[in-house]
Amino acid sequence: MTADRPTPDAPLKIGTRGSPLALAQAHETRDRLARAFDLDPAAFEVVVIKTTGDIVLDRPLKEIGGKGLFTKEIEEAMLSGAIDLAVHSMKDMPVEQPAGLVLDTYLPREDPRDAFVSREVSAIAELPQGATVGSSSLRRRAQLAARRPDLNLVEFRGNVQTRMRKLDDGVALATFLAMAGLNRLGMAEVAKGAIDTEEMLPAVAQGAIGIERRADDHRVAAMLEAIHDADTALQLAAERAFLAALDGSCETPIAGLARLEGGTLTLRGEILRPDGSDVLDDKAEAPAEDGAALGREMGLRLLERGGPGFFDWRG
Ligand SMILES: NCc1[nH]cc(CCC(=O)O)c1CC(=O)O
Repeated sequence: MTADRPTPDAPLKIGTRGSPLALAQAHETRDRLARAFDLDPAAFEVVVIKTTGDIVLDRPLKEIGGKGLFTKEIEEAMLSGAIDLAVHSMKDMPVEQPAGLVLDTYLPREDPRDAFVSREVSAIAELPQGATVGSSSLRRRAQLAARRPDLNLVEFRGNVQTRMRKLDDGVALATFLAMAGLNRLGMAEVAKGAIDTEEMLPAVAQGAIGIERRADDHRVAAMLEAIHDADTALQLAAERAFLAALDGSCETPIAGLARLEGGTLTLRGEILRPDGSDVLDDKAEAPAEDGAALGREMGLRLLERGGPGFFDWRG
């Protein structure tokens, strides 16, 4: 490591999307690396890369379709050597990476819960009959439709400011965001509160940041070891195996959250029909090192229980 430490003249290039949250996540990664190796932050260069998901803003993501909407261009930049590592919200990451790339470094996970965001109302239970709420997330829409079929759901995308403006314009009475994103942006005050995971189970990997690298880049691999969070990795092994068994992505109505306590992983999983007319859930535990089997078996169990037809919505 000491032989080829990055320097301001030969910086390590950190690729990221340009959204405020993506930039905050890239800066967190840079600061953790700089601290771990006692390096000048100028020994890192944050390189902003536009992805399809950033360019197409007028349609719900599920309509644009395809996996890796926020990752393809970044992964190409890494394979070509234009950047050395890439910082991602693990919630948005496909369960498999392109050949030549590895994604196995995680920063300590932020709050995995969803946030209830409204100017006027304090919680889901306080929403009046028939209230309009905004969300473009298939999972959140299905969960809301299941618990509150009276609500009127409208599409809602954009960064936090855009969404708050829509609330002020009366487009909806409330919306939902990840607590993790709000915390990392220092904007938690727009949330009325975090939603209990018994009420709304979060997306797989919500709140976790992953760092991707070239498989043959041993210098970067050695550096990333210093900032890796092993507990987050154990949780994500279970959650992502669950998602993989269902062949899902962040744009399918699937929820899953693992908790780690005293060497035991407890995984909760949920699959829904998009209209909320059917919800299947499961909970199971296993030793911490068996997360992948725990997740995979739960996914297969739910597939079996759902039967053919349950996944008609799957593309
Ligand atoms: N799909 C968009 C996305 N991807 C990651 C986050 C938030 C940060 C995180 O969950 O790690 C968000 C926005 C949101 O759901 O509020």
